[in-house]
Parts: sequence; structure tokens; C-alpha cells
Amino acid sequence: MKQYLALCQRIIEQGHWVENKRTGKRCLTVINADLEYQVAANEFPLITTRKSYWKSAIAELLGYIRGYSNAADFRALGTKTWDANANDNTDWLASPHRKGPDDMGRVYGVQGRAWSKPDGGVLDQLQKVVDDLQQGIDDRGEIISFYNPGEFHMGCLRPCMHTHNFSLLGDTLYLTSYQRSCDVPLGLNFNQVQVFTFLALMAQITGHKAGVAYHKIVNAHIYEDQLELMRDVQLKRSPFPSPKLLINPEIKSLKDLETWVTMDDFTVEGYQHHEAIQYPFSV
Ligand SMILES: Nc1nc(=O)c2c([nH]1)NC[C@@H]1CN(c3ccc(C(=O)N[C@@H](CCC(=O)O)C(=O)O)cc3)CN21
Ligand SMILES: O=c1ccn([C@H]2C[C@H](O)[C@@H](COP(=O)(O)O)O2)c(=O)[nH]1
Repeated sequence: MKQYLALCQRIIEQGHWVENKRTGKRCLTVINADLEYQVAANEFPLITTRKSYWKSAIAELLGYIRGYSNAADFRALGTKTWDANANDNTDWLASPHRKGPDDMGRVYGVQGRAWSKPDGGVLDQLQKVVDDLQQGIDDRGEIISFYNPGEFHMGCLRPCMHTHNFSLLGDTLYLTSYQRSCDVPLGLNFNQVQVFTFLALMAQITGHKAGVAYHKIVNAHIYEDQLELMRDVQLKRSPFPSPKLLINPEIKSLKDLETWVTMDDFTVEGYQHHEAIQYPFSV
């Protein structure tokens, strides 16, 4: 929590105003942030200075793991976070590649589970990493990349968290995740939960201990219409201690994640938080 607050403070004190063409808004921006989550100690990086909808964040992650490309599938898991990008983005609505309402196109999970190969067929990046890690293999390329510039025009948004790189040291699993663009009041609140939970889940299904998750962010910003709430409300509050994330120990394989897992398989213990803040969302 301290590192999140420090990043917000840094943006406010040192940020540069940058015009963003896609959203038509200005963003107070800094470049480069390095966050770390202690997954071994189960210090769940949940924001405590406002209510965080952590189930929605884990539902998003599960949707990526399953390779979903439709906002309705995400809603069925318990999150509405893709509704606006799939249905309210004028460029995407006009795209010949959009298959209809709720279609997100070839984003995130589609790239992770079904990357199109130029010589035909698809590549399942996540399955490869799981298979290797289960056998204790780290070939120094245990990477899942959602970043496929040749298909940006076929999706509603370029991936923000675009690369997840797993590493094994002995029987401890590490994760380094890369993010090119970060909406600190809204997106980071979710992305922290996702990086932490992805490592915890991958360690559990591949039979390793979880170590540290490293989260590397390039462009970290606060939109102009979020600034007052962040500076004058959220940053005035004192954080509470980190809660713990409990994952159903019956989740033992990628198949389990793909088939029966729901948000009921995740609980958070000891979540003390300040009241909710509704930040404006930019499409
Ligand atoms: N501008 C922008 N910021 C983002 O963080 C973002 C995007 N766009 N587009 C793609 C995804 C969707 N994500 C989202 C979308 C909505 C919320 C959101 O509205 N969160 C609220 C309520 C969540 C709920 O009730 O489930 C929050 O208070 O955290 C968060 C992340 C993250 N991403
Ligand atoms: O997981 C996510 C997904 C998206 N975001 C934010 C970061 C930006 O504010 C927008 C995406 O806009 P671009 O113009 O494509 O950079 O969504 C996030 O923080 N986390």
C-alpha cells in the first residue's frame, strides 16, 4: 500500500501534463514505476484507502487465463470492466473486425491462448509455460505476451499489462509483469491484485512456492478528472494493514481454472478499508 501511495504522491508532485488523443483528456504523467508484491508472505496488495472491488479484478484475470474475447463472458464471471471498451469506443464500433455487441476482438487472453501463427494454427503460450513449470523447467523464456502489433486493429484496446515472465529459482516461482500504460486511480488498483494473484495461482497449479511478483510500469498517469479526488480525498486517508488472499486449495491445474473455478474460490481475510470513491472512467 505504501508503494501505491508513494507513486500517487510522486505523480502529483513531479508529474507532467500530457494530452491524450484517444480519450481527449489530459493526464498527469510520470515515467517508470517499479512495484513489488510479497506473495510468499501473502501480503495482498489491496488498496485500503478506498473500497477495492477485488473480485472484479480477479474475474478479469480469470477471463484472460481462459482466453475470453467477449465482455458478456467477463460479466458472467463477475466483472463489467470490459463493457465500455467493447461497446462504447467509436473507433472499435466502426471496425469491420468487430463481430457484434460485447466483442472485444483479438486482445489479451486471445493472444495468450491462441496466438495466430503465420504458418497456420495457433500457439497456446500459457499452456507451454504451465507445462514447463510443472516439470521444473525454466528455459529463461517462460513468457506470455499479449502484445501483437500486427493485430491491434483487430481488438478494442491495446493490452496495457502486456507481458508476464515467470522464473524458477529452486522450487520458488517468481513473476515479472510489464505494463506500458497505467490508469493509477482505477486500473492499478486492479492490476496489483492481478499480478499478485497470477503468481499465487501459477505457483499453486505448477506445484511451487510463490516468491515475489515484480510489476514494472512505464507510463503511470492520473486523468485530469480524477486528480481532485486522488489529491484531496484518497491521499488524505491513512492506510490499513494488508489483508490476506485465500485461494481454494482444490484448484490444482490449468483445466480447473478453465472449467469450474468461480469467484467463490477466492476469499480475502482482514480487509479493513475506507469508504468507496467513484473515479471517472475514460473510454
Ligand atoms: N481508462 C481506462 N482505465 C482502465 O483502468 C482500463 C481501461 N480504461 N480499459 C480497459 C481496462 C478495464 N479496466 C477497468 C475498468 C473499470 C474499472 C472500474 O470501473 N472500477 C471501479 C468499480 C469496479 C466494480 O464495481 O467492479 C472501481 O471503483 O474500482 C476498473 C478497471 C482496467 N482498464
Ligand atoms: O489493465 C489495464 C488496462 C488499461 N489500463 C488503462 C491505462 C490507460 O489509461 C487506458 C488505456 O489507454 P491507452 O491509450 O491504450 O494507453 O487503460 C490500465 O491501467 N490497466
